[in-house]
Amino acid sequence: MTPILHATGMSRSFGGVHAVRDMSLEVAKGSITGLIGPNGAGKSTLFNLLSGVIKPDGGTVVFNGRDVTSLAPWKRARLGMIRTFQLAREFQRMTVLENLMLAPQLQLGETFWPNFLTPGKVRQQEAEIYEKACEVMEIALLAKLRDTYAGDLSGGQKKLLELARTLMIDCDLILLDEPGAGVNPALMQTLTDMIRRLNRDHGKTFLVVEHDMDMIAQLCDPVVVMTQGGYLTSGPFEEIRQNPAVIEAYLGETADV
Ligand SMILES: Nc1ncnc2c1ncn2[C@@H]1O[C@H](COP(=O)(O)OP(=O)(O)OP(=O)(O)O)[C@@H](O)[C@H]1O
Repeated sequence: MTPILHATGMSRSFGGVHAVRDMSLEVAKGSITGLIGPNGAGKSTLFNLLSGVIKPDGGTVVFNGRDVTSLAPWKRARLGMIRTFQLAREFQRMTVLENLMLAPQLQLGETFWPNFLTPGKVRQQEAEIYEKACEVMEIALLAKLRDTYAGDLSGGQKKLLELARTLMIDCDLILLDEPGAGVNPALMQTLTDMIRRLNRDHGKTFLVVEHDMDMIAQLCDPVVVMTQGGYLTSGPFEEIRQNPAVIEAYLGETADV
């Protein structure tokens, strides 16, 4: 399959620590690719490099055939590559609907509202965004919570909202950073089903960093394993969980592969 995302030779150090070294990764179009590894393996750093939040010391990131290595996160978002962000404090005081309506502006940068737009055009665009937000709330099972403050949502509902925000812009690839963290078992299934539905019915490709192995097992194929800042192996979950090198990498970890 054609890779939608192709990162090669990614490296990044902090002081003397090689958080990521010479790491390469391919995400096939249409896949839900998992990224796992023991604590400190470099997953978050790689995620930040892929989304453009931090700059690499070396390596390239190619998205949909285009070199995006030097592009800011919002420029990558414009091209269709988006990552979820934890809701910042100021957004906790906004309702679900308001959070969704603001998402395109925030993720696409200020130029989203061209200065030359007439008030009529702005109103029309707002109406379109409102309609889209209603549609997204239905997909994300958030319609009943539209007027609830984000700060009053449960951990799992916040994760649904974070994911829903990415749907407010046209995107092909969604980078999910620990979608299962702090989510109760009941909502975990809802979240897992939603990711699967977005993949199957809406054509979204996912790269998922997750510690919950049940979620990885249910959703991801292939699964890429990192250790000590680099690539260890990849393949179907059933295969990698029996790989002695993977088991050894996790030894001493509480995570049970
Ligand atoms: N901003 C930073 N400054 C200094 N060291 C850092 C920084 N970010 C990450 N590191 C170090 O880089 C290494 C990789 O960390 P990273 O958070 O990327 O791993 P991880 O696989 O995401 O871990 P976890 O599963 O625990 O979240 C660790 O040794 C970490 O201490």
